[in-house]
Amino acid sequence: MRTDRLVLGAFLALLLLVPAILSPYYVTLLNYIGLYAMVALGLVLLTGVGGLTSFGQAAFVGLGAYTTAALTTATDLPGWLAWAGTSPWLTLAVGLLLTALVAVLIGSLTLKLSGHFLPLGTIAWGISLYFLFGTMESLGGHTGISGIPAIGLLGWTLDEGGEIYYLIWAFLLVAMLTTHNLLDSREGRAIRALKGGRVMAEAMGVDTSRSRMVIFVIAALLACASGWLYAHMQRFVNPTPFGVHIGIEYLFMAVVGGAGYVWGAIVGAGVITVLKQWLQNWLPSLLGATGNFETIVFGLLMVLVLHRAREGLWPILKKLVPVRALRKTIDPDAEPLPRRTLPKAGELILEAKDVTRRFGGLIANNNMSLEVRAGEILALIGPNGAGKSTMFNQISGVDTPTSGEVRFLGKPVAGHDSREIARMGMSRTFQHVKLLPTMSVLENVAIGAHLRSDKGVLSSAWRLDRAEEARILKEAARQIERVGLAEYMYEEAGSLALGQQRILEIARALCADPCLLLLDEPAAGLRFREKEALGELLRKLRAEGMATLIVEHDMDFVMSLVDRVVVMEFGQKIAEGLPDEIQQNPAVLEAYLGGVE
Ligand SMILES: Nc1ncnc2c1ncn2[C@@H]1O[C@H](COP(=O)(O)OP(=O)(O)OP(=O)(O)O)[C@@H](O)[C@H]1O
Repeated sequence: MRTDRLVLGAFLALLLLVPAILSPYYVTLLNYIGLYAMVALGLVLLTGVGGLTSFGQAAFVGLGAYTTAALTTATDLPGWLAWAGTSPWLTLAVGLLLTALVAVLIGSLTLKLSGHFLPLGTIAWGISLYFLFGTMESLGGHTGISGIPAIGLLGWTLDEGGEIYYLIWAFLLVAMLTTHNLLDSREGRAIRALKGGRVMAEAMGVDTSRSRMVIFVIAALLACASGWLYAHMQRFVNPTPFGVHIGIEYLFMAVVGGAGYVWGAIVGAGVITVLKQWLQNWLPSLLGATGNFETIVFGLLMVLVLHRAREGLWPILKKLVPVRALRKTIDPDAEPLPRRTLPKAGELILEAKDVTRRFGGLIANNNMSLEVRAGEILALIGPNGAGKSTMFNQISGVDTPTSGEVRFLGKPVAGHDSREIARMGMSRTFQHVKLLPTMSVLENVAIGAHLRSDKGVLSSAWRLDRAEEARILKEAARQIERVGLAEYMYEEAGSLALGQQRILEIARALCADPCLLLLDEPAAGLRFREKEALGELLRKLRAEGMATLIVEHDMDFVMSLVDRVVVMEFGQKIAEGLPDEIQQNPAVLEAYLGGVE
């Protein structure tokens, strides 16, 4: 048996035995750790992986707790709602539904915010919900609600710490398993691209706003489930545990444990809960005075951890546990992904007509026109600052021309976002490479196939996407082999040399099965042999009917490869023609060499 399975088995066996071997005090402590870890797990997804900082999770815990408290203790529920108060399991369903609705509402208002505005937004709604719990008379005001019944399960009443313990940890383990599965999927790659890779992900067809909303709702649902369990464990709720200061503590747990790791949630919740408890017990006797000293020491310890272990404690602990990272396997029998039929050679694919782009007084593109046909490689060249990248942005829908029009496959590009354009069959690389550096080469390339597959969050969480995932990985591996990076398939993308990272971007673009490739300086940083191999690949793609538009500074590479060349200077087209003609063109020589004798 593999060591990691043994370690996991030992951990689960230990969890199972806890109520039998530990005193009720420690069981209660573990109950709290389980409840907190569930909220911290949501923050791992939201903050650690997705890069969205929230201080407001405690409010969602409160929503779960108050929903069940109010419904299960009410004596005068209206007829249409009376069914909900009959069992805590029904109130869980109501709480989750309500939380999802509130999260979608709050998310649509706050997730558009960026930078420090988003955390501030979460504080704002965190405070609002907290005061709502305390202000509503029907929720017991600041006194709260007591007399909440225990949860019944298969004939048992879970009214003791040692009993609800199993339910709490079962919830947590299922949440960890499904979160782990989700992150290891098509949806998960989209989520992992949110932090630092949004432009790239959108260009690959990922709806990043939807992905942000997905993790926001999941994190809220996990917090709600934790609140539901809390209410039935305590059998009493009041607003105190749902304030913003507890929201900050949840964030600490995720960060201290390791905000980018599923196991970080347990580690963070465990360390902070135990530490607080110890400090509370020991400090008064150590200092000979009572007071909230633990909060001060706790704050200092946090600063220390943030200085010394930015990634949190889990990566450090992981080194001590004999667990090796699992390598993804490529299933050679997986069915190939469907492919689009490429237009016939010579067919007009891309047409830019009189494109002008002004930035204030600066005209970066001035009446630029060009055409690319199927089975053709067109180079767009020009000195630095000529306006090539700006033109690329107009073509790929990243930017909109001030005047003029770009048509792709006969349809105007303006008004469509990068995602729709990607879906139409345009795929690009970036002048400044945009990769997810800690993800493997294989997974980076697999993002390219996002639009060629459709399994969603639930299928991913419950592993119903494995057949499709195998097809995606097989396609990604095929493209990696095609561009000559097979030996680096399982390396972290960030560890590759810059030239190889550019080639990786081409594999990712090809994984989208495009009919038009836009390559921004693909040969920059490549060695001679690598350039030769790239040239060969592009020639092969051309023979298959691919249309390619390439911006490149390496003239030897360009002139020996492309069919036609468009030359720009100061935002305008100064020449267009066959490579041989362009090399003799006096205007081009003037632009590049500053004049001919
Ligand atoms: N968003 C922007 N706002 C203002 N000016 C811009 C913007 N983007 C580009 N420019 C300006 O437009 C001009 C053309 O820039 P662009 O990056 O398109 O040139 P380029 O030919 O791609 O150059 P290089 O080969 O160095 O990448 C430059 O003067 C640049 O400063």
